[in-house]
Formats: sequence, structure tokens, C-alpha cells
Amino acid sequence: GHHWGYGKEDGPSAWHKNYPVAQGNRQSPIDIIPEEATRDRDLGPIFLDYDRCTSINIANNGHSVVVEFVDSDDRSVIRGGPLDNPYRLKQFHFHWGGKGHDGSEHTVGGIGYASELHLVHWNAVKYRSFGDAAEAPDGLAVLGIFLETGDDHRWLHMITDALFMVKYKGSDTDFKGFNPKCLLPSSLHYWTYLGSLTTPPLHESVTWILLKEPIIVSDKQLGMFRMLLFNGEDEDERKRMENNFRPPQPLKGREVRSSN
Ligand SMILES: CCN[C@H]1CN(CCOCC)S(=O)(=O)c2sc(S(N)(=O)=O)cc21
Ligand SMILES: [Zn+2]
Repeated sequence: GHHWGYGKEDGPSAWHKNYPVAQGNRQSPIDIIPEEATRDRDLGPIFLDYDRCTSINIANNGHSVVVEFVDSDDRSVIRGGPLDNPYRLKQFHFHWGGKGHDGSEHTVGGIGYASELHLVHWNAVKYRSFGDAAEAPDGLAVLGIFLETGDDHRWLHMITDALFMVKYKGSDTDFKGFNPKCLLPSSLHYWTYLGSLTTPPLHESVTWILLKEPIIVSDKQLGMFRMLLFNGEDEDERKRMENNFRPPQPLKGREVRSSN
């Protein structure tokens, strides 16, 4: 496919050349304005049934670090809230900034967070494959969790300890027995809106569910992500993996709803 990245020449402002949907009507991320969100009493709580989740590996795909899960049955799903079906957990990954700079994709009242965690789920009730779901308007549900700097996160070290194994693009290593429930904040109150993938191919297939409460991680832990590289081991130019976020996109009249 087409090469894309987060640099000056191949970054978010250039993506529309190969991915015209970049200028579509339901692009992500967006700036969430809390006072403009609709409190919808029909919007119930979300449920994360992750107790039987099965993580497989952790990988550097040249854009982020990704932990993948077994998604051949309904062992780990998100359900409820705005969703009409349970959606299967497929992978999670992060977006982050440079040293001392914010790196979240969504912003809240114009304010960014240090980083943003995305748990990607797909609608296996309606679609026969992840690929099909990724192109359908109700195919994906991504749970977004903001990361704020402060004290060490007691479980994030399980991920940062593995990062040295996936320094280069295209590297991956076993990563079994990890349950992302340990990365959730105490409250599951959320905002939700209809949007897209925040990276190419930018499919407008995502129901976004963003938790209002951030989790706290330390600067040191976040700094570990910045030892990852965008480039492969065989490339001579070493490019630190950082600022791998797309900035907020036009709301285009969309409604943002708030859980009760
Ligand atoms: C680097 C490519 N990132 C993509 C890869 N996938 C989509 C393409 O798959 C087609 C079979 S994905 O559905 O796993 C996904 S979710 C997000 S995000 N940041 O919006 O949560 C980006 C991406
Ligand atoms: Zn993402």
C-alpha cells in the first residue's frame, strides 16, 4: 500500500493525497467539548467482559506498539453503551508525544493529554471478518483511555518491560497472559460519537467510546515508549517513535453524547 507516517512530508496533513476520506464527514480524532455533549438517558453503561481474554504478542508495526488478542470467539468483548452488539477485542495500542509534549489524539476542551490508549474491537455478529468490519460504518468500536503523567502506573511496567524486544519496525515477541483490565481507570463514564480510524486507511467505521477519567503513568514509563523506532533494523536512518498522533479533525455537525 501507500507509505504514510507522522513526519513533515508523509504526516497527517499529507494523508488526504492517498486517502481522500481524510477530508470526510466523520473523521477522528476530535476535540471533545464537555459542556456541548448531550446527556442521553438512553445511553447505558458499557461492560468490558475481558476476564477470558487471551493476549498473543506485542509488536512494533512502524506506527505504534500493538498488543494482539485471540479474536476467533467471544471470549473478550465490549458491550452495552451505544453498541447494539458485543464487539470482540482485537488489539490495543498507544499514541504519544515527544519529551515534555502531549501526544493524545482526542483533546478535551482544547487540552491534550500525554498519551492515549486505544482498545480496538470489531462487530463479529454482523461481519464475517475483521477486515470487513473495519470498512463498515458500524464495524469497529474503539475504547479510548487518556494517559496523564504523575506517579508510576503499577501495571504499565508489564508493557514497558517488553518494549526493548520490539525496538524496530516489524519486530514482535510473545506477550501472553496480559489482561488490559489493569489499564482501566476507576470510572467507566464516557463520551461517545461516530468517527473513523485515526490512521490510514482512515475508514469511517468506528464508534468511539472515550473514558472521561484518565489513568496516571509516570514520565519515566512514558519515556520508555520513546525508545521505540519508526524504522526497521535494516534501515540506516534511526527515527525515534514519538508524536505518532493525528490532530483533531472537523466535527462536521456530529453529536457527542455523554453517559450518565
Ligand atoms: C497502523 C494501522 N492502524 C490501523 C490498523 N487497523 C485498521 C486497518 O485494518 C484493515 C484490515 S486497526 O483497525 O487495527 C486500527 S484502529 C486504529 S485507531 N488509532 O483509530 O484506534 C488504527 C488502526
Ligand atoms: Zn489508535
